[in-house]
Amino acid sequence: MDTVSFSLIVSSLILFLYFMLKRSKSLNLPPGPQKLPLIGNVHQLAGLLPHRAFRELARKHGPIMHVQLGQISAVIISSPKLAKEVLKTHDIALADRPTTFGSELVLYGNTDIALAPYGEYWRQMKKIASLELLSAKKVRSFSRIREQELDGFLKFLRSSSGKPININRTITELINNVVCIASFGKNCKQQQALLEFLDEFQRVNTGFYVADLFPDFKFLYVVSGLRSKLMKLHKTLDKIFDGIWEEHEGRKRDGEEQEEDLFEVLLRIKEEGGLEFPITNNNIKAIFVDIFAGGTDTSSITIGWAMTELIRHPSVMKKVQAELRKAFKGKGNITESDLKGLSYLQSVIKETLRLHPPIPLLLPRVCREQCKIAGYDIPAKMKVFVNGWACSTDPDYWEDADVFKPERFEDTSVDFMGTNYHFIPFGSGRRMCPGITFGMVAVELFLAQMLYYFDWKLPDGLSPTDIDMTETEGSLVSKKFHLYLIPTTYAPDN
Ligand code: HEM
Repeated sequence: MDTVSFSLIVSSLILFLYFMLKRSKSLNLPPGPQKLPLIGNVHQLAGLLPHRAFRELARKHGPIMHVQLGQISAVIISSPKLAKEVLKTHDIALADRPTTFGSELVLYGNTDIALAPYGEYWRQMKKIASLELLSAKKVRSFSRIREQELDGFLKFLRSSSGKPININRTITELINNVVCIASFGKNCKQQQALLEFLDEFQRVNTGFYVADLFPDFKFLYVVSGLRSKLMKLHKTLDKIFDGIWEEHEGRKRDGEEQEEDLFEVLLRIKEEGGLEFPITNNNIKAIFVDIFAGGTDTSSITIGWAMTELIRHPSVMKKVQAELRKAFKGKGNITESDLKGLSYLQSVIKETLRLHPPIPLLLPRVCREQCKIAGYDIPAKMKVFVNGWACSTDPDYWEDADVFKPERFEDTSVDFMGTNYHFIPFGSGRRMCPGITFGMVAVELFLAQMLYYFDWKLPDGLSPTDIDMTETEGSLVSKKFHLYLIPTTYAPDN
């Protein structure tokens, strides 16, 4: 870097800080940890995952904190009471999403649902998602796909009896097969490429990269190599969808009849027209990034953590298997309609989501118009993170908050539908997750069958206390080191 560009950068930073300071003096911003020049609080995140670092800081500085992450001014909410203020009282004022250079480029100008700015386009697409793509009826129509894929999975487990299998990888593949067939029909040749694309996109689009924290300094995208990575990803996604369109045309030409998949639903809606915002092919691609990302990883992460906690807590494993083996006794084939009334399984899933929500900081929001939270000013454009994980492990609301104890959900009406702010794994308010039914059916069905048909143990020489619980980095948090377990086929005595 030459001397002229260096001086330019330093003087722009000084000017930027001067205006930030002047502006913040006239506002009553929430308190927060002391900020260092230029980087603000970035150093306090070093070495810890953001949801953990924010919970630590909140314990010292309170449930509403102002932090400066480079150029990004953000408020962190860490208590159920204030989460309610953000997600209910000020839901509309705080209903925008932040965008990054990456999401702008790869999601075709943020025309998906999760990152689209609050407004009429987002409203139209969320309605299509809720009524057409992810409705209870549509989710039910995919039950054959789930059951067929599960059949293959159970055969694989039987053939692996006595041998260690990688739980996280096999579950991700199973769920991804279901999402892929529901989205694009059988034998989609682009599945692997799409998975690799998502993996890489989630790695580079966390919003916590240095270039994302200093968005005005566009050269950082270039010098860090992020720009070229994102351009490459954008091209890859286009190529994948060229393939998907070709396959779709091929199936139409061959006159193949099958259940209307999600891609066909969107093409039908596009062709029917009459929408305030006509859907383009690029909008369709952006929406499938949401469906693929939302549909695969969140559910497989939940099953992965549930199996991890069950193997660490043998008495819970025994109790949930006893419930399933009693309920399914004498039933030849277990289907989705047999899952009703399995209250302890439900408690195990809820407790897993409480301790290991796949998206612990929910998706961040951006303030659209100045409002007050807990008496503090939240100016327009301020980024707001609700630490859902801090809320669901808040010792004021949960006894032994960090301990896995599914019994706490027995005989309570606490659920994850967005009105109990101490348990919000799917978020709450207008921007709440529209994929709850789609995600939860798969989690319940697959977990129930894995636990009914098989007993599970750790590979020789390992004990439950040896399990490494380290989490991955990124907005989706899964188990960093995959769990290996040995299945043994359970023979019901009828
Ligand atoms: C265990 C399963 C899942 C979990 C824990 C989960 C969690 C979440 C969370 C925390 C949010 C942010 C909510 C907020 O900001 O208040 C979200 C949003 C979203 N989820 Fe999910 N999700 C799951 C499954 C799915 C599935 C299966 C799909 C689609 C196939 C999906 C699609 C979306 C979309 C499109 C949004 C953005 C909504 C908006 O901004 O209006 N999710 N999800």
